[in-house]
Amino acid sequence: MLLETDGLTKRFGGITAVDGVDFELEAGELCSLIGPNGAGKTTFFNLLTGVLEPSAGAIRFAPGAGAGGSNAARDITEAPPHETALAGIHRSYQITNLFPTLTVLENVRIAAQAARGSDAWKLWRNVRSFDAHYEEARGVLERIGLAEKAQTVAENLSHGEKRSLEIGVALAGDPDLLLLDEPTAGVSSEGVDDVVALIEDVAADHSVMLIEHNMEVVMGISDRIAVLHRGELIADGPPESVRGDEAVQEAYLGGYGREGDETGGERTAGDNGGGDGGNGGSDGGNGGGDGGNGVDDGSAAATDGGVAQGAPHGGGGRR
Ligand SMILES: Nc1ncnc2c1ncn2[C@@H]1O[C@H](COP(=O)(O)OP(=O)(O)OP(=O)(O)O)[C@@H](O)[C@H]1O
Repeated sequence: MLLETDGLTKRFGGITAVDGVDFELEAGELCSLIGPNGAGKTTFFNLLTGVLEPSAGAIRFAPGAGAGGSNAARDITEAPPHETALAGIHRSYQITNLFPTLTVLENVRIAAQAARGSDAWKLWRNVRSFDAHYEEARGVLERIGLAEKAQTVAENLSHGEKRSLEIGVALAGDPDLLLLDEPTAGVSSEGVDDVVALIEDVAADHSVMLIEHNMEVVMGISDRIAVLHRGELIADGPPESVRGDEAVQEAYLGGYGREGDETGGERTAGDNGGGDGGNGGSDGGNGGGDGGNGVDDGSAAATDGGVAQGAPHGGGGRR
């Protein structure tokens, strides 16, 4: 078992955003987390990465265990973001987290440096480790298909390229688990194919959890799908069984994938699980038909978000 949550709960005042979730992820799996707006998906990621402290429950992580491996699980319930990142859980954000005025290469180089821990920040760091970070960053750029754009300033990338770069930033430091929060949001339909191909490539040698509203993407690439509704895990299984699950159909899919249904990638919104106001990290307000598109371009938010955090994995303060 790579990751395990036990009764994981997060309350915000009267709202229980994540409600007693028992969840397990095997090493090597690609598991999508789906559910209506406000279901608790981003909050779940925020708990796993230490951005939020749970109100109750526990999180255990066993990097390096491999399928059926025996590495002792570490309790990361109380771990802050920099510790979960060092433990091997990296994430990409719904709202972009790039340094917009730095080059593509620098964005990944800084992430590589941050991912190697505090030693890397020492002023007297030696030139060899500095070179190693560049070397790692170039390798990541090859992998995400942006090697040719290494010297391009990040804000000049296309939206789809930015989303790929965000995955590259999360890849730096070679995490065991990648959490991708709506990586296709706002990407044009041609661009979605590239992002999906990249996710599939990355999932070949990483464990991945994916928050995604585009059901065609979800059904096509997931080994497993977990469904949250009003903070509760209402289904968890392979795509075919989740697609046919009555409760999931009612809460979220609204007919998607049923025989004769021709809605393609468009999902029906389902209900709104208790509203999504006041959610610092979410783009909120996408209660309409296609939650995956047309909401955040994110580039405007990038400037301060990225720089203020000091490093892409820094994660800012806890709430
Ligand atoms: N920092 C916060 N303070 C107060 N309430 C919050 C906070 N973050 C999230 N919530 C609430 O918790 C619930 C779950 O929100 P969350 O963003 O996790 O949902 P989601 O499933 O990711 O939604 P979406 O698909 O719209 O991104 C919502 O009711 C939201 O308003």
